[in-house]
Amino acid sequence: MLEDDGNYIVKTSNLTKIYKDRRAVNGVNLKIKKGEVYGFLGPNGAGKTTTIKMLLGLIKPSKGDIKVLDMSLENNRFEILKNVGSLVEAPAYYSHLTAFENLLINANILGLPKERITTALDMVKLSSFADKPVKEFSLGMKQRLGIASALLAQPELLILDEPTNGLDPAGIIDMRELIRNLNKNYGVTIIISSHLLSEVEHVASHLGIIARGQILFEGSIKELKNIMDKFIVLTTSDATKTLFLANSIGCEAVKEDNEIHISNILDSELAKLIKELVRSEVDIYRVEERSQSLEDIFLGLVTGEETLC
Ligand SMILES: Nc1ncnc2c1ncn2[C@@H]1O[C@H](COP(=O)(O)OP(=O)(O)OP(=O)(O)O)[C@@H](O)[C@H]1O
Repeated sequence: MLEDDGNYIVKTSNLTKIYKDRRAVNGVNLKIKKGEVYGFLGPNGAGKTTTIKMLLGLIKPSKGDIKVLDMSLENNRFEILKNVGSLVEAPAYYSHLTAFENLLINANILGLPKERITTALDMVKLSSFADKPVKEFSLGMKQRLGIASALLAQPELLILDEPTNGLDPAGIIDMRELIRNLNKNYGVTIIISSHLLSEVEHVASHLGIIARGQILFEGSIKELKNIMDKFIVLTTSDATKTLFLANSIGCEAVKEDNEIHISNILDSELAKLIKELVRSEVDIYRVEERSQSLEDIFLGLVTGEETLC
């Protein structure tokens, strides 16, 4: 069956970049739909920046194809790139000039009307700082100004490479809100790379997890949560006895502090264990079902060889 490429704002096939004998990006197939906030997640050196630079036409793939906005990047560079805004590495400014003046330089280069500057500053919530010299800006404000510059051409797709690097917690929260706002209220599709799950899990609708140049998972956060392992946690008055009884009826149980964690337990086995605990006069304080955290899944993926796609 033929796939409907029209659904994807970015689609790569077997995207590969080889530096000498090193495959920095190795057979990557990304599928990113219009309207998504796509968290591109992976540890340092995983291949995020190399992939992003290929999507932006800044470096040439060794192999594979890139389609952006339904067009081949190779043959439609100009047409595509005028619809894509990006922030890769820290943006450079004339620090003695104001935010507005800095954006004016970029708007003039791109042949865009002045009004776009006001709109872009408004979108990143920097309107009240338009006339302040950039040298007085915090790092977070400079990043937002970089995003304003990327938004001048009113792109459909915004690609942000580790935009929270170096930001303090308040700056990270501001960035998260900005991304949500741009996506929800202005309809911009956003790809945001990060090496920290915590930075993207609250803002992304979809995730691509990359390690050692390969995609290990791609899908919605909901799909990732569906593969989480569930387990039962028992808290009782006697953890050692509970562990003994659980093992004696054949459960996969381990002791974690004062809790007993049991994986893959059937309802009938749990009922039997509870009866045994009552018979042995062990008080049961809590029986709860817990899931592996997203962080556990992410770490399991990027440190192991496991792949989910
Ligand atoms: N110009 C280059 N020449 C040789 N190797 C390179 C080059 N650029 C990147 N690499 C290597 O390719 C691999 C992927 O690097 P890349 O910068 O894409 O990773 P990343 O996921 O963005 O990591 P980080 O979060 O540290 O930036 C790394 O091993 C890196 O050393």
